[in-house]
Amino acid sequence: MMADQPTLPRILVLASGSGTNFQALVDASRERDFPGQVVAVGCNQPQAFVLERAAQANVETFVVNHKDFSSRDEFDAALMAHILRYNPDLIILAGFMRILTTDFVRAFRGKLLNIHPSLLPRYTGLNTHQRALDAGDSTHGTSVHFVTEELDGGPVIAQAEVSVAPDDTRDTLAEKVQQKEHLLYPIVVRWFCEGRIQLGREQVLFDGQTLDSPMRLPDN
Ligand SMILES: Nc1nc2c(c(=O)[nH]1)N[C@@H](CN(C=O)c1ccc(C(=O)N[C@@H](CCC(=O)O)C(=O)O)cc1)CN2
Ligand SMILES: NCC(=O)N[C@@H]1O[C@H](COP(=O)([O-])[O-])[C@@H](O)[C@H]1O
Repeated sequence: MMADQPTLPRILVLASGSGTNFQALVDASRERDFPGQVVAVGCNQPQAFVLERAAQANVETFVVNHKDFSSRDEFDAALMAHILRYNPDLIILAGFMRILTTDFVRAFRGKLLNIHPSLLPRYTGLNTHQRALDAGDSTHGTSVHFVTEELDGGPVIAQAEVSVAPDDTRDTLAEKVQQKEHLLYPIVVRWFCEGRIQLGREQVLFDGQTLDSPMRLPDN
């Protein structure tokens, strides 16, 4: 396990699946000047590959299987208890596939981020790539937003866009989007750890100024 660095902001990741966004973040956090440290990964799926990625990266893990609980409230309370043990400054949802309760979201308001695979407010919820294809969209992308009670409705901090090709499938589009996610999320997490991003009443504050629209990752 990495030596705890008491001065750096503590980042806890919640994930449910493959963990490529976790991998991008932990790789970025190992760069010399990264202003945060990934202290743990929490997961609701005991067999998720993100747990293997975390073990390889010497990052502590915990599993809270939602199937072990009879209600969403009980699951969230157990998840919260594990999270609080790590005293995080920032909680990152990275493919975390459970809708969180109002109590949970309010407990961590302003330090709970999510990456969502669409250009919000388009396509909240699931199956976003297929929905973009079915709609004939020429552009698609990914959004990093503060998590609020409203599912995928929190203030959007930054977005990255991809073009949709005529021969794109759900899988090829997902791959394009994920390549952008792996660049975008570490940038936003860096900004948060540097204190440049806050959640205002309803909007994002960036360097103390209200963001009128999400920041866009440059195309390149
Ligand atoms: N209160 C909030 N909870 C969550 C948010 C949020 O903005 N507010 N973001 C999601 C992440 N997400 C999309 O980005 C998302 C995750 C899961 C679901 C969903 O319908 N989950 C189902 C189970 C689906 C499954 O197990 O495959 C459920 O929880 O019943 C929608 C959107 C994370 N939580
Ligand atoms: N609604 C939430 C959602 O669909 N999130 C998406 O799950 C993937 C997780 O990939 P990863 O496990 O490889 O990071 C990411 O593409 C993320 O945008």
